[in-house]
Amino acid sequence: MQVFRYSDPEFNPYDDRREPEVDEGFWVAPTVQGPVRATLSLPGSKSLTNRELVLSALAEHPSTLTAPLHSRDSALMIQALKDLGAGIEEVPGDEPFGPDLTVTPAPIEGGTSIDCGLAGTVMRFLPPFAALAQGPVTFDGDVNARRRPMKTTIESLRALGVDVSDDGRGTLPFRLYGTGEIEGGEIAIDASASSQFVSGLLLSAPRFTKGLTLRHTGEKLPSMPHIEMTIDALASRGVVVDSPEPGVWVVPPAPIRGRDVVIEPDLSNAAPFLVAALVAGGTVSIKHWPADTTQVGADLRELLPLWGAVVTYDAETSILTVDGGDGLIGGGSLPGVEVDLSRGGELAPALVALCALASGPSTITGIGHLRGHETDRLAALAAEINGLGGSVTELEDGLHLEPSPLHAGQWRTYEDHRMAHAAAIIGLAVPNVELDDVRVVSKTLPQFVDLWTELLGRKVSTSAADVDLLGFL
Ligand SMILES: O=C(O)C1=C[C@@H](OP(=O)(O)O)[C@@H](O)[C@H](O)C1
Ligand SMILES: C=C(OP(=O)(O)O)C(=O)O
Repeated sequence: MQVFRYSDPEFNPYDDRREPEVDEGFWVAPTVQGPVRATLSLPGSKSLTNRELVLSALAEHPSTLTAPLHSRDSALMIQALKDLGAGIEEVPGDEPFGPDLTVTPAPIEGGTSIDCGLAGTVMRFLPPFAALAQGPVTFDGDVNARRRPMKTTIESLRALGVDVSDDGRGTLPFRLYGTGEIEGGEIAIDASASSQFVSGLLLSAPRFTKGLTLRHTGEKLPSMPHIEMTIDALASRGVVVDSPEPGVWVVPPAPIRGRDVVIEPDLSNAAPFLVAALVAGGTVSIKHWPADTTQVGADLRELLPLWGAVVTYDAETSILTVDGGDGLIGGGSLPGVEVDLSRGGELAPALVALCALASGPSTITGIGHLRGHETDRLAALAAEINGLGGSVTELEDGLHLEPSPLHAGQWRTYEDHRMAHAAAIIGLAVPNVELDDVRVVSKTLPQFVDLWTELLGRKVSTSAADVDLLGFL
């Protein structure tokens, strides 16, 4: 067991001269020889866990989170909320992936520094929260985090009357100076680079003296289901957000209720496992799949049939099953597809991996904003798939893939958990896909390698991905 930190200041994922790191994070993705038949449980949703943590810390009374995610992103959120004054304790629960959490709200304290790591939810959800404190709060994060767009957060705080000092680049780091209250009212923002700018403001807005009327002015707005998730989470705590027209949200000043909530499994992290059924053939089932959810991973039920999967849901047992038929390995082929993934950009890396194995051309659009994710995902996917012999072209708003036989090779993960998932999918069919650092999976799914091994029906072994998260807590 070793502690891994993403803080090497010399690390430059865009530097082609960098030698692959053959260290404990090195992982050769396993190939699959025949059909799989797996039924898996997955840890809690990152998006739900981090929203419920924030709302619990803003609430009037304590809350309990059952089956929350325990990963780097949730650990960063927990630490940040503690630094801002909240009480958060682990309590024993019945869940296989870690303890439950109790959150005891407290007056929000300034005079601290927040480490956002690489977590979009921390860097976009917490500045409006921290601005409710009295005193300065500094926000910073990983090297890759300093590339992620933050201009809209900074500008929206200023529009709310909060003093913010930054270097004008519209990125981390920056410092805000809270005065103990935010009056609120009406502001307009451009959230075309990330839905998280909207969610971050909506979450804290019930605590603004006059609430908030938020208008999105940009041409497009990605990840709408994540905004709906925010609105739904607020509604469950007694705050009714009105949307009188698309792109406008009205949040009243209102008490936020404490709540005991069971966190759903992460359906976006289900993507690589479900996609594997199409490559290997056979069936992959996920337990505890919610019948009704705001998670965009639910879109996989409509998306995977585009590649020929048969998806069934058993409402009695809450098990979702993807049947990949013979699969690519069993002699089948995968069609090329044309699909707009603007609703669910976080599903794109797994689905692009599938397209790289297809026998027809594919075009994935609506994902230009992925350039501002953990890494520039369009550049990273194109570079790594092409490095294996693929034919991927970057479009302004997505990727185009032509069929091309893939071969063994190195795959850089760029600190991006979903780049590791994509490599694992391709590696099912292409021998010797070598990841430089699979430990990046700890961002949202530290158990990825073990679950992948379970998927393939092999003995589960502790491995490079057995990351000691205590280092983050
Ligand atoms: O609010 C959230 O929990 C998220 C919103 C989305 O962000 P973008 O709108 O920036 O894509 C998504 O991609 C991210 O993984 C999680
Ligand atoms: C974009 C993602 O993460 P974040 O919450 O850091 O934006 C993601 O998980 O795909």
